[in-house]
Amino acid sequence: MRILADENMPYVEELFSPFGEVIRAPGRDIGADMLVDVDVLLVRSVTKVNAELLRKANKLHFVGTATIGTDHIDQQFLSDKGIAFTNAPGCNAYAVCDYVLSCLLLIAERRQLTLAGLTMGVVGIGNIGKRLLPRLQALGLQVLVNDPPRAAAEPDFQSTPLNQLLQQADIVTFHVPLQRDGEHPTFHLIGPSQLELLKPNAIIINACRGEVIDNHALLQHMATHPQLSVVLDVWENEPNPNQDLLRAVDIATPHIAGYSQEGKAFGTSIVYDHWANLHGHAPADVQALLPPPDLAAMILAGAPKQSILKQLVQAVYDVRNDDERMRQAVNQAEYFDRLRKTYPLRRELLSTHIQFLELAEPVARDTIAQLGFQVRT
Ligand SMILES: NC(=O)C1=CN([C@@H]2O[C@H](COP(=O)(O)OP(=O)(O)OC[C@H]3O[C@@H](n4cnc5c(N)ncnc54)[C@H](O)[C@@H]3O)[C@@H](O)[C@H]2O)C=CC1
Ligand SMILES: O=C(O)C(=O)[C@H](O)COP(=O)(O)O
Repeated sequence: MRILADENMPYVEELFSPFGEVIRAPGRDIGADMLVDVDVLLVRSVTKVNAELLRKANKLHFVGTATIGTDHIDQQFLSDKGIAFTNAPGCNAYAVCDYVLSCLLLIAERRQLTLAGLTMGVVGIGNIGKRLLPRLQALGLQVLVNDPPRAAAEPDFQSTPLNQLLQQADIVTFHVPLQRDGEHPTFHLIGPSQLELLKPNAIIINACRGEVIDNHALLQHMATHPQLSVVLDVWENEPNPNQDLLRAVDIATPHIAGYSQEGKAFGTSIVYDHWANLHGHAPADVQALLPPPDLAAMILAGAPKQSILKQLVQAVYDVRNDDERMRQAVNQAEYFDRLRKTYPLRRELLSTHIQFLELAEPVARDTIAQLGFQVRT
């Protein structure tokens, strides 16, 4: 069996090589000729899997993407051809939550904001959005949620209309899939008229797909609303985002919100498990793939004030490093893909235990656990 895999997908040899030959290629270079005699194709978000790519595939029986998003995959075509497919739902959801927390606490510090009592709107309450809710509540934020597809399917789900959420929220974060058509499209969900609804000093975070926010309209809006704070992990026209926008935003990162070691291990293992299940093999032991974290534990003595929470979160994941790396590299050739390929090892908050001294308030334990750390009693 021949397994063609994106070179940036870790753990493929560990899991798939007992069953065949693993061939590696840069995701953007995977072309039709490479698919001849390939049985299994393993991709990330940069490879468009469609009729054009698969026109010479003569043996392909399985395609897996080690991502949550599926907008790069023509699933109808795969189904029509009888090619099994899976993505990796939820694989890096905790990593994206860590990213949002790190950004929020950083911007709050820069703007000297107390987060408790502010209102945060979460657009898209799927694997990421729903894990984010308790974390935001731990920071004392009032949360509004918007998810019309869930509201349509679940009678008890209360979805705040998008326009109302944009008007009322001090902070808005987006966690929707990119959908260009259908009943609930998200392409340019946020354009000029939606931007006008935002509070002038709002904070907006996009860590889902660049095309969900009209980048040109955002740049224009920022020119006349200098108090707006903007965090972008994803961009229109990746890997060549608009450089004026990149310089204008408060935090700029190269589509790495989900790039924790755990997220990558789960990405590959979820895909492997799907394939293994089809062929009667045992599932992967994902914990065995992960090395022990460098920062195994921290000790907390006092109350979990915002400044302390910021220190705890930044000790594990400090988004300033990713922002700095992007700004320093922006004039170099192919910087976007290189930053992603050479991304440093990053662990999730969940990999670190927090211990408490006797005098720590009992409520501290709940807050810290809700934020996503492991709590040691
Ligand atoms: N920046 C990064 O590194 C990463 C980005 N992502 C992106 O984040 C997206 C969301 O991830 P998950 O929460 O795991 O996906 P999910 O599929 O579990 O949840 C998405 C939610 O969005 C809702 N939704 C769909 N259309 C909507 C609309 N028009 N308005 C409001 N809500 C809508 C769905 O009903 C669903 O509840 C992924 O599709 C992917 O594109 C995911 C992981 C990492
Ligand atoms: O999971 C997703 O969806 C993502 O956006 C990925 O984390 C992005 O990573 P790559 O697949 O582009 O390496």
